[in-house]
Amino acid sequence: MLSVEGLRSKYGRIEVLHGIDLDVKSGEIVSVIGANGAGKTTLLRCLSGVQPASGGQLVFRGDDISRLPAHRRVGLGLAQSPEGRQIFTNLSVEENLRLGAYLFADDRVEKDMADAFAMFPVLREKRNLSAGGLSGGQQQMLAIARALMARPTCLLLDEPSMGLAPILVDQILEVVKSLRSLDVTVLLVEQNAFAALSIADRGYVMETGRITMSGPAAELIADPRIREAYLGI
Ligand SMILES: Nc1ncnc2c1ncn2[C@@H]1O[C@H](COP(=O)(O)OP(=O)(O)OP(=O)(O)O)[C@@H](O)[C@H]1O
Repeated sequence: MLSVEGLRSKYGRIEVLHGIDLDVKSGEIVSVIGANGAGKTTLLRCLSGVQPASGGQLVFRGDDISRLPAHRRVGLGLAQSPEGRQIFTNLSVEENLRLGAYLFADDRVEKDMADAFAMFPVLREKRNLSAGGLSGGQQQMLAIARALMARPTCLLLDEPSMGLAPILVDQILEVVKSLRSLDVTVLLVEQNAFAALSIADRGYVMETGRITMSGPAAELIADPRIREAYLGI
């Protein structure tokens, strides 16, 4: 579904992605784990098109998207739930969701909103309230729901567990797992390595802008190097 070859990216003159190779197959949940500053967010931003790549090729469902602007990538079915959630705090919950569907003006938008409320009932209760008043967990739910309003076939999820209590992390991960049944493929980046690998089919380890290990998630969880460096066990 998504193939990344030799992806490079820079901030100013400083290169922070040094040639990333990665692929995501249809129906998979793939997790990228790595420490703070490894380049995970930059990777997702390059995939969604909000950060320019300085080299490499991105192919999404057979189309070379390397040079497409972000909104065209969304139109092809690649949506992102960004780091820090980035919800519009001065808009209502419902308005945030409608912004996720900005590409569409058909009847399906209402159905998609009903589906989002079925997935996250608390958002229905708060649909007319300001999104800025939501708790951290609820804001994360809104960020995922807003991305789903774009009808993605592949969802890029940046650090959904950040700042959440363990019980909320579990709840969010259950939702991520359930996306499989909606035919949404997931590329998840996380510092919370155990959480990310425990729901993934495959995983990649990123260190200072490079992929240093990859494999089935169960094998990565069992690998002594991963256990010591990322799982603290
Ligand atoms: N806007 C920016 N300008 C300059 N350097 C940046 C910028 N954003 C990130 N960097 C640098 O790029 C490198 C990769 O950062 P990135 O945020 O992609 O890592 P990360 O793995 O997502 O970390 P985190 O989990 O903290 O978000 C780091 O060295 C970071 O300091």
